[in-house]
Amino acid sequence: MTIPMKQIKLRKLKMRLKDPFTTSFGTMQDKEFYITEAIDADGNRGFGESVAFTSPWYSEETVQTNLHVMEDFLIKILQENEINHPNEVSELFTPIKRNNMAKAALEGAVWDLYAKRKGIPLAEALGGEKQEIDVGISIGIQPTVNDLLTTVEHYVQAGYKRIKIKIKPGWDVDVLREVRAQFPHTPIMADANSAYTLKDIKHLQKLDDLNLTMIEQPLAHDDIVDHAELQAVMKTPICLDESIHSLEDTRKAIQLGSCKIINIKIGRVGGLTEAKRIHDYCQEHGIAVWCGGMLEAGVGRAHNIALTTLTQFNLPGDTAGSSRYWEKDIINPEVIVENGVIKVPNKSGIGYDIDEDALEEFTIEKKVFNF
Ligand SMILES: O=C(O)CCC(=O)C1=CC=C[C@@H](O)[C@@H]1C(=O)O
Ligand SMILES: [Mg+2]
Repeated sequence: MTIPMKQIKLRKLKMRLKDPFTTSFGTMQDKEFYITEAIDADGNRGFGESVAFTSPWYSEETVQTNLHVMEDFLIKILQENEINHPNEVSELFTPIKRNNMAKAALEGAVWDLYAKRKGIPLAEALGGEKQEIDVGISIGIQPTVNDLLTTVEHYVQAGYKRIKIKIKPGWDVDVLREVRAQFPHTPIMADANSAYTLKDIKHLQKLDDLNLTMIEQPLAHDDIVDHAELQAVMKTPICLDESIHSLEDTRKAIQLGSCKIINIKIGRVGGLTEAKRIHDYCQEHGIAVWCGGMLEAGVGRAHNIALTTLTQFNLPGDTAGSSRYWEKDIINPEVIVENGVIKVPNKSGIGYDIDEDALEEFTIEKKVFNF
């Protein structure tokens, strides 16, 4: 049955992270992003969240390009086409190249609206089965090794199922060796955000002694060839993040042997439909997957939780509790992590209510598009 869409609302929000987050590219603390809302003729409201940052350091998209692509291209496509199922949205968006985060922000709102119209949780609409999901935490580069050890201790005590540590040249093997010495049994992984090249092979091989669960995106953001060369000489599994934008990228990376694990981020791959396709393909090919994070507010967090209920998400993701990021989140209740586990909500759609006051408080711009 056609989804009778009546309106799309875009709200630009500005929220301040409790603590600055530092990667091999730099530091961020203020986060701007769009909350998208798809409203049907009966007044049902589906929500999505854009995950691009204000500068294009993680990928080429930004908050500003997300707005441009949504309002000048993608919303027009939604206005001009009937949609029966959210699976159709990514197909309709294919004439627009890349801009996956803009696409995912709108597609996510349509998925939530679809699930709410059916009265089922988004997780169920996606085919997810898990009632609980295991989560880890991603720790940014810290001022000193002692700060890092204290931070790791805090999250290990809080029960997170694995600790991801951001690395860069000069903050890598020695630092991780100290963390491993202090936490001999904790699942630990490293994320380089593409800070190395094949010239660093010998140095990266030293990580093999540290029993890391994986190393994420050691080489260039657009590479799968050099990663295959590196994986061939490293015991530690390589996980690809930045290099994977689609099922096609996934197929090629697996065929080349570029990685043993894939970090699926809904925004990076253009939405839930493509994320599920990648999940299914990895399941058929015995490749482990987990759900990455983009420092999302509650709506994006809820989408990540729903996706992670699919069974091949067999490694803890980066979806930590709301309080790790925000003084106040925009959903009710906030996402709570207990002993490294999130209980999947069983209400319809994304499963969390929007905190309308918080949404209003953080909104700095609104745009409405009628159908
Ligand atoms: O807690 C989260 O949402 C994950 C944080 C995180 O590790 C990342 C967020 C955004 C960009 C990157 O630096 C990074 C990642 O590469 O996975
Ligand atoms: Mg990463």
